[in-house]
Amino acid sequence: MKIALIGYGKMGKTIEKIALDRGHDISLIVDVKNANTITAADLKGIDVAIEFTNPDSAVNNYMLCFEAGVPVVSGTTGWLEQEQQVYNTINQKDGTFFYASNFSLGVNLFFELNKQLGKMMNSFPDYDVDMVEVHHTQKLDAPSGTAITLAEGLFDTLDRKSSWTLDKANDAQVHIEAERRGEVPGIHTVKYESEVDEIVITHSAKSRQGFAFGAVIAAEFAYDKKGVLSMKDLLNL
Ligand SMILES: NC(=O)C1=CN([C@@H]2O[C@H](COP(=O)(O)OP(=O)(O)OC[C@H]3O[C@@H](n4cnc5c(N)ncnc54)[C@H](O)[C@@H]3O)[C@@H](O)[C@H]2O)C=CC1
Ligand SMILES: O=C(O)C1=N[C@H](C(=O)O)C[C@H](O)C1
Repeated sequence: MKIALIGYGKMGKTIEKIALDRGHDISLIVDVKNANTITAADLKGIDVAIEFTNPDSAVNNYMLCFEAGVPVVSGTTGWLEQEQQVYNTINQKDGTFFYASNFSLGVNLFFELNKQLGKMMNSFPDYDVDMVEVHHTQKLDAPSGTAITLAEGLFDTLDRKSSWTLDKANDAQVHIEAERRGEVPGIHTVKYESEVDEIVITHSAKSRQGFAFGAVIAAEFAYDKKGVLSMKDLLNL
């Protein structure tokens, strides 16, 4: 496949290596220095764009790809308040958009485990739940996109929770603590606590390899499809 990398930072560079190893061409690299000069015409002949930038740039990048008719795979977090605008444009332009707050296979298994545990906990009201996410100090958004997806998994399964907060939680809220430390690629913990014990589940990324590998296989999956796609489609979860 001919791939455009939009965002050539920590993720873009890790994705480049994996994509080249899997026999793909990196035909275009867009980063902050050339972003303003790129038009839909520059995306001609590209099979798929992989977008990992930042919350302020992501939506404009998606729009450019939809305009050019190029499928987009994106993992950028922190832009979801604009999601309706993005989904409207996908419909209008018959676009392709594969989004995941976390492309790692392990985290997507963890999402399912979290939902199963949430469902079980409906019968055990003595347990309250909270979350901790830990990331490197360059991360711009808090809480992480992954923590928000985990919280949403609980709203779907655990009847007594319906929103999240970074502040002090009321009974219907899940408290998320967002810690920024060193070079941590990403740790997510869901903790249930009663008067007598704790049940803790944690996913800890050892590097960015898992995120990047997932994004490349998502691109291989998405490039010849239409509409909104997710890890559930890719992994048959
Ligand atoms: N879904 C997932 O599995 C993962 C998501 N992420 C998310 O991906 C995003 C990027 O993460 P990193 O690569 O660690 O960040 P980074 O800061 O290392 O890289 C972002 C790159 O985007 C560039 N950029 C900024 N504005 C741009 C624009 N308008 N057009 C093109 N490039 C532009 C920056 O110059 C930088 O090189 C973040 O939102 C992060 O939360 C990160 C890891 C995994
Ligand atoms: O910014 C990061 O690094 C990461 N961001 C994603 C998130 O916000 O959940 C995924 C991963 O945890 C790494």
